[in-house]
Amino acid sequence: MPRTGLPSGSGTWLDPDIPVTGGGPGYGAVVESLRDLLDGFAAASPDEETVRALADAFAAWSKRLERHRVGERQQVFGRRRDLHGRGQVMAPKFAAEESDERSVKGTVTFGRYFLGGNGAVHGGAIPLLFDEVMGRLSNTAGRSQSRTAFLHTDFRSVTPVGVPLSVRAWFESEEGRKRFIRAEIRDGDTLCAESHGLFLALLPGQP
Ligand SMILES: CCCCCCCCCCCCCC(=O)SCCNC(=O)CCNC(=O)[C@H](O)C(C)(C)COP(=O)(O)OP(=O)(O)OC[C@H]1O[C@@H](n2cnc3c(N)ncnc32)[C@H](O)[C@@H]1OP(=O)(O)O
Repeated sequence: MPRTGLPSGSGTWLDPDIPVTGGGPGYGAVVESLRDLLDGFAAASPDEETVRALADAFAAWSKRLERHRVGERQQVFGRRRDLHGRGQVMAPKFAAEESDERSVKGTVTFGRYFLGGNGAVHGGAIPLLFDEVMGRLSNTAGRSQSRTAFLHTDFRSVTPVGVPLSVRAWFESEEGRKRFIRAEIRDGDTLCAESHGLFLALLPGQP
C-alpha cells in the first residue's frame, strides 16, 4: 500500500477489489442520512428552539464520536468503495452506472447544500465533483495512485440544484505518468459543464 494509505484499485469502478468494511453494513444509510441532514439544514429557516435542539444534538454526537477517533489509515469516511460517493459527504454523491478500464458513466443530483444562488449549483462544487470522478477513474483498473496536476472546468450553462444529471468521464490519453482525462455534466441534452485534467502517477515516496 502506498504511503498515503490510499490504495489504488485493480478492478474497474463498479468492481472494486479492495473491501473496506469499517462501519459495518449500516454505514451507507448513515451517510445518506447525513446528506439529507445537510440538505435539510441548508433549506431550513429554523426557529430558536429548533436551533438550540440542533446545537445540543450536534455537540452530543461530536463528543460521542471523539471516542471513536482513528488515524487516516483506519478512517472509514471516504474509503468505502462499495458505496456511491465512497461514503463521504464533502462532494455530491456520484452513482456510477457503467464503467470500463477507461471510462465511467453515472448520475449525480446536487442537493440544496450545494446551492450557489438562483437555483444554480455553486461554482466550486462542480470542479469538486469533477476531481472526485476523474481522480478516482485515474486510479482504477490496475493503475497506480495519482494526483491532480491541473483541472480546468468550463461552465457552459447553469447546473441546476435538485435535478438528476448525467456525468461521464473518460481517458483522453495516457503518456507515461501523465493521464489526461475529460469529463462532462449534462442535464438531458444540455451541456452544463465540462472539464479536462492532468493526473500524474506518483513516484515512489511522493505523498
Ligand atoms: C479505500 C480508499 C478509497 C480511496 C479512494 C480515493 C479516490 C480519490 C478520488 C479523489 C481524487 C482527488 C485527487 C486530488 O485531488 S489530489 C490533490 C490535489 N493535487 C495535489 O495536491 C497535487 C500537488 N502537486 C504535486 O504533488 C506535484 O506537483 C505532482 C505530484 C502532481 C507532480 O510533481 P512531480 O515532481 O512528480 O512531477 P513534475 O513536476 O516533474 O512533472 C512531471 C511532468 O508533468 C508535467 N506537469 C506537472 N504539473 C503540470 C501541470 N500543472 N500542468 C501541465 N503539466 C504539468 C511536467 O511538465 C512534467 O512533464 P515532462 O517535462 O515530463 O513532459
